[in-house]
Order: sequence, then structure tokens, then C-alpha cells
Amino acid sequence: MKLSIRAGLPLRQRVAVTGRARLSSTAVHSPEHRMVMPPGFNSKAAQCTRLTTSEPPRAPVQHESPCTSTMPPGFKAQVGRLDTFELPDKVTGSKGDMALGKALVGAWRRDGIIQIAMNDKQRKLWDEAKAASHRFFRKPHAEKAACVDSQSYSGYIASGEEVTDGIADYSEIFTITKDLDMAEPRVRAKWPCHGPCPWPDIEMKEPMTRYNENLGLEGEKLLQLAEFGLGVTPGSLTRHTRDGWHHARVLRFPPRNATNGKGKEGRGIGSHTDYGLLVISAQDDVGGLFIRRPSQDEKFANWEKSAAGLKEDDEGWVYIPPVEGTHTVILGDMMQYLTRNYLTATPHKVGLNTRERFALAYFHEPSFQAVLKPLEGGCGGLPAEPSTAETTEGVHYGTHFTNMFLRNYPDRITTQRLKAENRYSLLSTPELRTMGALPVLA
Ligand SMILES: O=C(O)CCC(=O)C(=O)O
Ligand SMILES: [Fe+2]
Repeated sequence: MKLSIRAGLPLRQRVAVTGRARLSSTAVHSPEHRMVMPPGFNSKAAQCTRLTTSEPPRAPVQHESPCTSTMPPGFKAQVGRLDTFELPDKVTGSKGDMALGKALVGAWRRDGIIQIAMNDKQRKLWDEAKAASHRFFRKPHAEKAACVDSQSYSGYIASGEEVTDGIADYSEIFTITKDLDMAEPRVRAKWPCHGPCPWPDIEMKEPMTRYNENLGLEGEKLLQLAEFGLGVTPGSLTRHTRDGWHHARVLRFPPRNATNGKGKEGRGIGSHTDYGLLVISAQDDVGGLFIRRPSQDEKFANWEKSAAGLKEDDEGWVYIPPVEGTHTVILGDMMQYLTRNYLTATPHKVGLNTRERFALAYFHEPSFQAVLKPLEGGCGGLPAEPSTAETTEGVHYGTHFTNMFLRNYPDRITTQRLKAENRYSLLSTPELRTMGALPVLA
């Protein structure tokens, strides 16, 4: 894989200094793959190349995957070409870390998404996880459908079962939440969403666990760097992720001409924002992910009022082509809340392509018990805003997560049991709102 970097500086520093992503190419695909350019763009220059700016010249970008050709048919979008950042092995607070943190925050504010290079270990872990995912989704339906749990939302979600903004999604998913056995105190105390992960077999469990643990380390590094970039006290973000409610979705999307008719033509997952701090994703070479850039004109706060379905059929989407050997990182609702919109959750959606697509989204989250309040002191050197009733009370992440899963899976056995046993009421008890507290069992 080639990184898009300026020659002459050590690699990490080069990326920290020049790691600027631009959503430059503006080729737009109509169903007939006609190229339509917005006014002011040179179609020749924009197709699959970066627009030149006043920045110093760079090495030509060489992605291993084609640029616009992977966009799912029937969608209209700009094509985002993202530079690739490389993270250090360890964040120490060096000058390079500070510069990198600023560059990452700048890219998130401008584009809503960053791309980071996988190291060799991560490439191997993703390859193994992808192979396990292929193996799992090839199993007979009955075997997959048996992988459900009545206490946790871990396990299988059939194509057409997940609902976004009232419409079925065609994605087929295996969700992985914290794998807690039946003797675990929080499971015994019937905390909402807490329970075992119904793994189909060890061939799925081991590679997925290894990959997610590695992404957990990556998530912590990104938060540390984001703290530098935001100019907030170190630990302001990471203090919320002690025993974080990290989870993941292993995803398969059918080809658009081989669906079961339960969803909306060509739609893999409808427009939405995710719930926590960071979403670190890997995708195969097929393509399907679209995002929206941060915009002053688009206001939403998913923890207050659902942002699902937001602008789904509007203009302004950016297609993110798969780039081998990279993760993308977008932001979740709690990052937006903590930073008072300095960083915003990234709306995204997935389109079905002509081939089946495999992806994995890892969600780096606060503790289920965390009650979050906006960061003190203001972000990015901006003055702190006065508190309002809403910000003083804070947002309980476990309640936000539970609300989102109740909304997405209204008919799932887990939802039925949660309601039948009135587990929701536990969310307002002090032990569920105190980080590290364990239930007192009779
Ligand atoms: O398939 C992808 O790339 C993204 C999936 C996604 O948005 C999700 O699982 O929440
Ligand atoms: Fe998502």
C-alpha cells in the first residue's frame, strides 16, 4: 500500500504534517454511470485524482482499489479520496503526537472521516476476521438464526430484521457485545443488554475477539490523540472508556439483485449516526459506504431525537471507496455531545452493490454506566459555553445504547424480555450510573 505523503520527512511526521484529507474528486454516478460534475469543477482533473491546491507537491496517490468504479449503482455522490494517517505504537505526548492529534481533529471537522493505515498485525487480524465472517454467513439459515440471546443483543440479525427509520435493512449482521457469562453479577442482576455472546463456534469467537481487542487499543490511542487535537486535559475522553461498552458488528450485504424483498431496493443500511465515541471500520474491496460531511446547515442530536433517516435521499453524500490495508474512523453521538458539536457524529449509510460485501464496524464506547457531560473548558481553544439544564444533567450512555437497540430491534427476543422483566427501570438506579459500581446481589 502506498501512503499519500510528502517525501523527505520520517513517515509518521510526514503524515502528521501533511495528513490532510480532501473530498476532492466529484465524479457523480447516475444509474447509467454518467459523470455529472457540479459547476466549477474540471471533470478531467477531478476524476480519480486530487485537486491541486497551494500545498507542496506530493507523491502521486496510488490506491490499490479503483476509485469511482466501486460506487454502488443508483447512487449520486461525490467520491472522497482520503489521505492515510499512520498512528504511533504508543501515544506519549510528543510533538509528533500533538501535531497528529490536531491533524486528525481537523480532518474530522472538515470531512467527518479519517483513514488510518493498518499495521501488519492488524492486516492479519482483519484477514482472519474476514475469513471467519465468510464462514459464518455461509452457514445454513437455521444455524445462524440459533445464535441469539435473550439478555444481550449479541448474535445474529437476519437480512430484513434490523429497522432504520422504520424501514428494514438488507444487512445481515453478527453483533458482538461484552461477552458476560450467566454467573456475572451484572447478568444475574438483569442489567439491560448484559449477557453472553451466542458464538456459533470457536472459529468465529477467537478471530473476532482478537481483532476487537486490537481495535480497542487503537480506539484508546485515537482518543488520546483527539484530546491533544481538541486541546483538552489528557484523560478527558479516556476516563469514560474504563470498562467501555465496546461492541462490533460483523456485516454482510447481499448483492442488490439477490435480496429477500423485505427492505428498500438498493439500500443496505439506512442513514444513521452511531452511538458512542468512535467507529473504526474495515471493508472488503466491494464498496458501499457513504457519509455526510459536517455541515452548519444540518443540525441533529441523535440522543435527543432520532437522526435515523437523516437526508437519506438528499444530495450531499460522499462515497468512501474501499482502500486495502486501511481502517476508516468516523465519530459517534457521544463525541458530539462531549464536544458540544465541535466534532459531530458522522451520518452514514450503506448501499448494496453488484457483488456481496463484507465489512466490520467496531464501536469504541464509554462505559455503559458513564454519565457524560460536555468537556470543560471548551474545545479547540473556543471558550466554554455556559451549562444548560440539559448539559448539567448529562447523558447516560447505557440508556442511549438501550434506546437505540430497542428502536432497531422491536421484535427481537431480547427486547421482549427486557420489557417483560421491566429491566429498563434499572437504568435510572445509582449503581447503573456510577462507573465501576457492581450490583448488590441478594
Ligand atoms: O458497512 C459499513 O461500512 C458500515 C456499517 C454501519 O454503518 C454500521 O454497522 O453501523
Ligand atoms: Fe453505522
